Formats: sequence, C-alpha cells, structure tokens
Amino acid sequence: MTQTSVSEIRIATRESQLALWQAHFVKQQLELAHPELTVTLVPMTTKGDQILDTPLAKIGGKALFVKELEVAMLEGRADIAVHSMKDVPVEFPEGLMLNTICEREDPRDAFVSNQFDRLDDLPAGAIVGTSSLRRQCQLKALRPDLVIKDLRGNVNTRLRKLDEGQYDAIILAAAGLIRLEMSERIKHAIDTHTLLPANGQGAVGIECRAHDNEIKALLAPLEHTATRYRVLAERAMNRGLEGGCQVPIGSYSEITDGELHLRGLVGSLDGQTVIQDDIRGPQEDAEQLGAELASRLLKAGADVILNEVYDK
Ligand SMILES: NCc1[nH]cc(CCC(=O)O)c1CC(=O)O
Repeated sequence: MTQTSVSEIRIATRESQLALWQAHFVKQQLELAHPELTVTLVPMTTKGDQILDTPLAKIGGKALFVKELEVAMLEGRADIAVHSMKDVPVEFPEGLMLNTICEREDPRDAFVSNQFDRLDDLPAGAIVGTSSLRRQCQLKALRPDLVIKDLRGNVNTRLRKLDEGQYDAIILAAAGLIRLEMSERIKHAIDTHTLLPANGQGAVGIECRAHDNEIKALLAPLEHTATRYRVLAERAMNRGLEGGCQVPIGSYSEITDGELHLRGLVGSLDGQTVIQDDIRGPQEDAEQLGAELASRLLKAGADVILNEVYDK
C-alpha cells in the first residue's frame, strides 16, 4: 500500500463501449493494487463521439476525443483519464501528462469478414471498410484492386455496417475486439509486416495532472516498462513527423533482450508511394530512436507526402 491521503480516484471516460471497458480495467487494476481505494467513473461525451458521419481527418483528428476529458481533469472534476494510446495526441496540454502506460494487448490489425477468411482471399473489386489513412494506404499498396470505403463509428457500429452488407470486409484493431470479447469476429490477425500498426495500438495509457504526486504514486503499479519504451519510441517517431492529426503513418516496435527495434512507414493516400525504414538501439533510448527514424523518413521523401496530406 502506498501512503497517501487520497481515498478516491475519479476516472474521466468516454462512453463508447471500448472506452468504458478500458476505464473499468483501470478501475479494477487500481482496486487490486489498493484495496482501500474507491474508484469511480465519470463518463462524458466528446466532440469526436458526436460527429460520426465525417472522416476523422476532416474534423480535426484525434484531439476531439480527449479534449473534454482533459478539461475535466484541469477543472478538478476528475483525476485521471484512460486512453487508447493510439488516440492520444502526441502533445499534452499544460498541467497534464501521460503518466502510465499499461501492458499492451495484441497490437495487430484484424481482418473481419462474413465471407472471406483472409485479405488474400478477397476478389478484385471487393469493398473494404476502414477510415484510417494508415490502413487505406497500406491496403492500396498491397492490393490496388480493392475498393476502400470509409467506415466510421465505434466498434459495434462498424461490425453492424459489415453485417448489413455494406462491405465485404473491414479492418479493425484486434485489441478492441479482444477487449469487447468479440475475438471470434477476427478472421485473421494481419501480421505487422503486412500491415504496420498505428503508434501505440493495443496499449492503454493513463493521463493525470502533472503535479499530482499522490495520484501518480497510486498509478505506479499499473505501469508496464516494456510497453512504455515501445510506445514512447513509436510516439516519438510520429512526433518527429508532426503526425498529430490523422495521417498515413505506421510505427511499431518490439524489444528483444533490451534492444528496441522500431519500424516506421509513411505512405501516400493512393498507396503509390510507401517509404519505410527501421532502427535498432537500447530500449532506454526509445525516444531518440523514434526521433532519428522520423528524420530519416523525412529525408527519404516523407516530407513531400505529408505536406500533400496536410494540404488536403
Ligand atoms: N481509432 C479508434 C480506436 N482506438 C483504439 C482502438 C482499438 C484498441 C487499441 O488500439 O488500443 C480503436 C478501434 C480500431 O481502430 O479498430
């Protein structure tokens, strides 16, 4: 038990099923680590949850999903916010910080379909649903014959649209399906060499007030060191590319015996140009490795691609 005068932690959370699952998961972990502690959920709807019919890239990107939660923490209506790391903007507002990164779930993208078992089985002209520019560009590069159609909404909405026959297959993060106990919908987890995941995919992070030492002490047992290094490297790469909003960027890292291996990708929206590189180094250098890989990618032509994407 940590010595602290804090007896309650309030978790600001979005109301989507996945967000609630993650908040409950953190609540459970906190209660396990600190049996005396009361943990409550403060659910709220964000702009990102309200605007469901417009591609994310057009409405300002990921920040829309976290703003309300951050304001609640700054105003003292909540103490922590639980995020999917891949939805957390690379920079934090003054007074808040990302304190904790929990152990990563399956980081891969999942192929979900009612008729087909694998990406390779899709016939020419098959309609694949995803709104992620990262998935779109990699899919187009792999299979220029597929038709990629926008797909927004929470996990259940996306599955419903597939079941209604609007798509032949959809791509979702495996982690979301696993957490919502729908892993039977995963026909095939696409290996990371075929489809490079988004930075932080599958990892849950906890944000809190930067100077709230009591809360930080209570969060400490939830930290997973290897996941932290990996996610820090991936995020540093995105930061180096200024990949704050929705962009066709993939970054994924693994650690073997303390050595971190980071792979990065920037692609054009049509999938015609894909720039890839990788870097290795001690896990402690996670952020430098990410920054270094970003500058290599920029030099190799990612700057031109990204400027085009931002202009659109
Ligand atoms: N962009 C929405 C989002 N944010 C996190 C996940 C899944 C879980 C995760 O990556 O931690 C998803 C769903 C998806 O991309 O299919």
